[in-house]
Amino acid sequence: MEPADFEARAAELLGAGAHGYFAGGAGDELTLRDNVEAWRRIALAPRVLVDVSERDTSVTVLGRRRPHPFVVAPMAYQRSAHEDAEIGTARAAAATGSTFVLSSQTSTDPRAVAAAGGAADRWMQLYVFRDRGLTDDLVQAAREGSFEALVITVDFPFGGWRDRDRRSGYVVDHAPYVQLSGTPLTPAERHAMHDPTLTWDDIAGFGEASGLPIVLKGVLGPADAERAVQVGAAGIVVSNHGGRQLDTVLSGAAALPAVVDAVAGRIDVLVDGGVRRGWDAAKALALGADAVMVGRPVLWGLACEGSDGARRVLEQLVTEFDSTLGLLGCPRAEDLDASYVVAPA
Ligand SMILES: Cc1cc2nc3c(=O)[nH]c(=O)nc-3n(C[C@H](O)[C@H](O)[C@H](O)COP(=O)(O)O)c2cc1C
Ligand SMILES: CC(C)CC(=O)C(=O)O
Repeated sequence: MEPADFEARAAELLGAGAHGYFAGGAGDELTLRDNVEAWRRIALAPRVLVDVSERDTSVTVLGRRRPHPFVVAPMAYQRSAHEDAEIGTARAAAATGSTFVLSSQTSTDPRAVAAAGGAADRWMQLYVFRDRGLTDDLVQAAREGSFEALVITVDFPFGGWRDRDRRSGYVVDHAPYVQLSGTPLTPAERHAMHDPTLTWDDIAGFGEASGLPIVLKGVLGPADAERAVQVGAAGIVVSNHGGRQLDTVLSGAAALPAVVDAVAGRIDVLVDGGVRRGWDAAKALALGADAVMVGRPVLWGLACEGSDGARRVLEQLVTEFDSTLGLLGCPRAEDLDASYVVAPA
């Protein structure tokens, strides 16, 4: 099976509830679809007669050189996709030089994920729960497991209006690491764990308590990007949470240029949502992103072939990205700039 076939095959393999949870978005799923379409609408503008015999796909994010710009997005409950779960995804990331972000709603103990990932780059995604004890435990696990950064997700005061989950009533089929009670959680219970009182005033405290750089995930506008700089974040992820929170919000691709302008190089900018091909990542870097997160494609690989499937998805993205640099006449990823893309009028 080719990685391109994983999405359709995963739909057959997974139960309707789990598949709807993984694949679905908020409302009419307009943003979910637009996330993919927005990258496709941006045209690449190549240069010719450039020596592209050697290419350099590496980028620098949070002060560290990384072999390519692909970061595995935090995704909850990976055991519902495959028994390899987060350890499988973390190994796939490690094997491909991808930075791995572990969800707060991990199915696997973060310390076990860290042990499996060895020296590979990993970040911990942090949901701030009403139960601050749970939140503190995740921060502690991040420190013990040599996680390099805390990715605080800021677009989830509570869960979005997700029709697929409401219809299916999908109850996660295993106990995630931070489960509040002994019984599986319904969508409403899962979403009620989050602390909706979280504000900008709370962010710096997490940096101080953890001693780790903070990345804020879920920023979509320049004013919030400026605030992220002011509260001391080391980076932001321009993201609409994979179209899962508020339907009809703008795509990461559309939001990126204004955020990059506002940040003006002071902190790192990542983007996610709908990145499906290596050339999508090249477009993101051309528009000023330092790296991209990839979500569902990795899950489909995991669902179909476990850790090997997730690794094959990442390998293909890296290969496509490398080939894009060559065919674009821009052999160094860090030289990508707006002259290599034409945005829709
Ligand atoms: C099944 C699923 C679970 C997710 N769980 C989390 C999560 O626990 N924390 C988080 O910050 N984002 C979560 N996200 C959002 C992703 O990190 C990411 O922003 C999004 O999936 C990127 O879009 P893409 O799937 O189109 O690549 C989840 C996304 C999916 C599809
Ligand atoms: C359990 C959820 C809070 C995980 C999530 O972020 C999502 O489903 O989008």
